[in-house]
Amino acid sequence: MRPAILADKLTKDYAGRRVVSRLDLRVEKGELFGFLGPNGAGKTTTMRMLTTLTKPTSGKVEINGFDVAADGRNIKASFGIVQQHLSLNRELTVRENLELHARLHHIGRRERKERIDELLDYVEMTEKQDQLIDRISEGMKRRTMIARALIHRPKLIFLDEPTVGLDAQTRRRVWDLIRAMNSDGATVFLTTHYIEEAEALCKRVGIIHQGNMIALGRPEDLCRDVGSIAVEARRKGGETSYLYFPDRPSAAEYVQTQSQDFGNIVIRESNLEDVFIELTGRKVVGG
Ligand SMILES: Nc1ncnc2c1ncn2[C@@H]1O[C@H](COP(=O)(O)OP(=O)(O)OP(=O)(O)O)[C@@H](O)[C@H]1O
Repeated sequence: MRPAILADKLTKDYAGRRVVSRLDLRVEKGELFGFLGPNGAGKTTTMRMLTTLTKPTSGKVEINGFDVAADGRNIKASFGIVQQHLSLNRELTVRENLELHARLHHIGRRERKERIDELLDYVEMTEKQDQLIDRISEGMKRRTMIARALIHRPKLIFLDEPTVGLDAQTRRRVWDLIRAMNSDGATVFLTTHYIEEAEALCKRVGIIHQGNMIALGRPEDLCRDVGSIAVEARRKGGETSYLYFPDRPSAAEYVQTQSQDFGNIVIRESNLEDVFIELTGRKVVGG
């Protein structure tokens, strides 16, 4: 079976500066894939190249086996995209926004009504359908954008930072929606700089740092490669060091041999933040 997304040495330079570097990626149909990295790492640029919005400097992208450079127009109809910035018409209502988008996709009147009703229900926006975009919350705007991206029943959905700026409860609601889209058969590619979002949602992740893919795989495998158990030690001076061990006994043994320099030591399971720290020497957020 052809993969949903295939990127081969995908590269982008802006004014001579390389922002995405020879990125290889393969996402199979049905996956919920997370592209994780700090602000400015190159996530949006990569997603824009995958979705025909930005032309690569070099390298190649295939969507469902079709070359994006050669067949961009047809490919566009095969996926849905939710970009990071608000791209709804603020002077229209929720329903009118969906209506407008359905017309752009040449969906006939009767089917349009049915599809919009169905989608409003899916993203739990039926009650708010007649509200102007300016009058609804950020979470509702995000759900409306997701509904709009689904209007032509794409089997591949791109989401750029789908929960950025949302509170924890609203974020979980959007997560539920993303999981539902995936279990209803869509391949999902999302970018995020939230570790917990990638861990909560994605079966497989790519980690991008300064334009380079520094890790790719299942979160549990990436954590195991770094060391499944993390020892987080805060020195009395305030500096925190991270050490990784294959199991708890070896972590505990290490801790016992340490002097009193540490004010606070935590032994815990490692996570994707640790993978990032170990590979880059920095934290994803605020690093
Ligand atoms: N059109 C552009 N012209 C010049 N530089 C750009 C352009 N778009 C992005 N960049 C630069 O490319 C780098 C990667 O940006 P990109 O938006 O892809 O990162 P990101 O990982 O998506 O971060 P964020 O989460 O902040 O959007 C940044 O240094 C950014 O300033």
